[in-house]
Amino acid sequence: MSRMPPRLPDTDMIENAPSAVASGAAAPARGRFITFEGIDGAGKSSQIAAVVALLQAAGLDVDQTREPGGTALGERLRELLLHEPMHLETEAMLMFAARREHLAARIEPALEAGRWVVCDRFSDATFAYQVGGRGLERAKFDALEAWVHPGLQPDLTLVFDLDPAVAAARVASTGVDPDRFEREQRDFFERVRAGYLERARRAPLRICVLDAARTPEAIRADVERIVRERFLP
Ligand SMILES: Nc1ncnc2c1ncn2[C@@H]1O[C@H](COP(=O)(O)OP(=O)(O)OP(=O)(O)O)[C@@H](O)[C@H]1O
Ligand SMILES: Cc1cn([C@H]2C[C@H](O)[C@@H](COP(=O)(O)O)O2)c(=O)[nH]c1=O
Repeated sequence: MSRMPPRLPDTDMIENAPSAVASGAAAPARGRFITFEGIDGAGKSSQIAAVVALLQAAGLDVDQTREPGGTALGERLRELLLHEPMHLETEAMLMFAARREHLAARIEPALEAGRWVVCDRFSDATFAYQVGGRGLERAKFDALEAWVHPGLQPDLTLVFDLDPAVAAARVASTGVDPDRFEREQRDFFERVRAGYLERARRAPLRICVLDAARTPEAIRADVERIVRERFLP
């Protein structure tokens, strides 16, 4: 009889580690970590700049970054991941390798220094694309996530939810050569979308799902309302 792998707590139950208390001078309050997610072409990149501008206007120090990428090594891994055919598990491990570097070199130091980090994709993308889209075993994803960032999840994740047919038309309209992921078929993106929605059901406090079929202006108003309500007095 096979045994069920131990289940990790839903990510809403994970509290981010508090910043170390320095002796003497008070340490800066830890920054917040906000991530944007969705299938290719859902429109998240178009909204990130608005959130960064909103936070900066509130006087916050913001670091905008992306995954895979965000460091010199991570950007080199990104090139491989987006263009080089590879085994599914290689792909998943390279995503987490780039993430490990990103966390160590950029995300953690920024948060510790009180900066806010706004990131285009994080581990929810690995769950959606590699587990949902490609069929990576969940236990392997859970193990990688627990290894690479135990106790750390974004403070807020915005998932841009869109019909893959509409998203594909948006990607095509950019005229940019599609990468290895963008060349996938509709059924792949249906599974990725379902992966995001499943992840959102498991962490309803952290993850907000937005209807990305609306106008950019309507989406932007929603995004700004959520960020204000959550973080800005
Ligand atoms: N709400 C929207 N309605 C119509 N078109 C949109 C909308 N949002 C973005 N677009 C357009 O769709 C295309 C893809 O948008 P964007 O690059 O923001 O998507 P993305 O989710 O970041 O995609 P990727 O993950 O592939 O980078 C762009 O040409 C953009 O102008
Ligand atoms: C982090 C991450 C990303 N992906 C995929 C998703 C996208 O197709 C590309 C990144 O391109 P973008 O236009 O910058 O969004 O990589 C993935 O499959 N798994 C991941 O963990």
